[in-house]
Amino acid sequence: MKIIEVKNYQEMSLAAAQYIINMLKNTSKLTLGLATGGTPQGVYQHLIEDYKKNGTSYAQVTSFNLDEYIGLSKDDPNSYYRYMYENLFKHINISLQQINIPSGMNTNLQSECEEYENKIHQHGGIDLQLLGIGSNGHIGFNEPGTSFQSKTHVVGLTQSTREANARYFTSIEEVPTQAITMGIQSIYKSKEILLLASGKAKQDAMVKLLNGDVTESFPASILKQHPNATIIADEEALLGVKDVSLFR
Ligand SMILES: N[C@@H]1[C@@H](O)[C@H](O)[C@@H](COP(=O)(O)O)O[C@@H]1O
Repeated sequence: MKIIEVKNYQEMSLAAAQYIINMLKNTSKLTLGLATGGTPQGVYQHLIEDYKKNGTSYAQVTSFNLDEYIGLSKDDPNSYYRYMYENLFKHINISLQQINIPSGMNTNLQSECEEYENKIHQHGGIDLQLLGIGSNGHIGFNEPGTSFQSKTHVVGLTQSTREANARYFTSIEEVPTQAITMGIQSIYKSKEILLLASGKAKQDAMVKLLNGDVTESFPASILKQHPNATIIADEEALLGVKDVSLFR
C-alpha cells in the first residue's frame, strides 16, 4: 500500500481526479468503482471541469457504486443514486445504461445482491475502485466485524455510521438503518484501489489503518494486503501516523 501525501482537501481532490483522468485516457474501456460521501465530491467536481474543458470521454466507462441505502428510491434526495446523478453523472457523457448502483427498493434484496455481484464479474471486475473511509474503518458500508470474504450483501448500519451520515438528513431518525453494500471481497478483487482521506475526522482511522494490524474489526485494514492500493491523504488526516515515510 502506497501513500501520496498532499496538503489539503483541494490537492487530494485534484490528485485523485488526475489519477482517474490518466486511466480514462490510457484505456479504451474502463470499469470504475465509485463512492459517495463528502470525501469524493471534490474529485467529481474536477472530473466535471475536465470533461467540460478537455472533453475526456466516459463513453467507454461502466460504473459500479459501492452501496445504497435500503428504502430510499432513486429520486430520494438522500439516495446514493441521486447523489451520483447530481454530483457527476448528469454533467458527463455517461448514459444511465452504463451506471450500476444497487437498488435498495428491490423487494427481493437477496437476489438484488447476487445479481449485482454477478454483473461486476460479467464486466470483468472493477479496474479502479475509489474509496472513502468511515471513522470506524468501514469501506462501502462494511462495518467492523464484516468477513473479509463477504460479497455484496445487506447490512445493518451502526449508530456511529448513522450519526456520521445524519448531516445529510433532517434528523437521525430519517437515516436508514440498513443498506446494500459491495462486500469486502468484492472491493478487494478490484485491480486497483484508490482510498481518499482528508481532515481531522479521519486521523484515528488513518492511525489504525496504517499502524494497526490487518483485522476484520477494522475493515479497511485488508487493503494493506492489496497488490495495487494507493491512499491519497492530506497532512491533517495523517497527523499521528507513525512512519508515514515507509508507505511512500
Ligand atoms: N457509505 C459511505 C462510505 O462509502 C464513505 O466512505 C463514508 C465516509 O464518508 P465521508 O466521505 O462523508 O466522510 O460514508 C458512508 O458511510
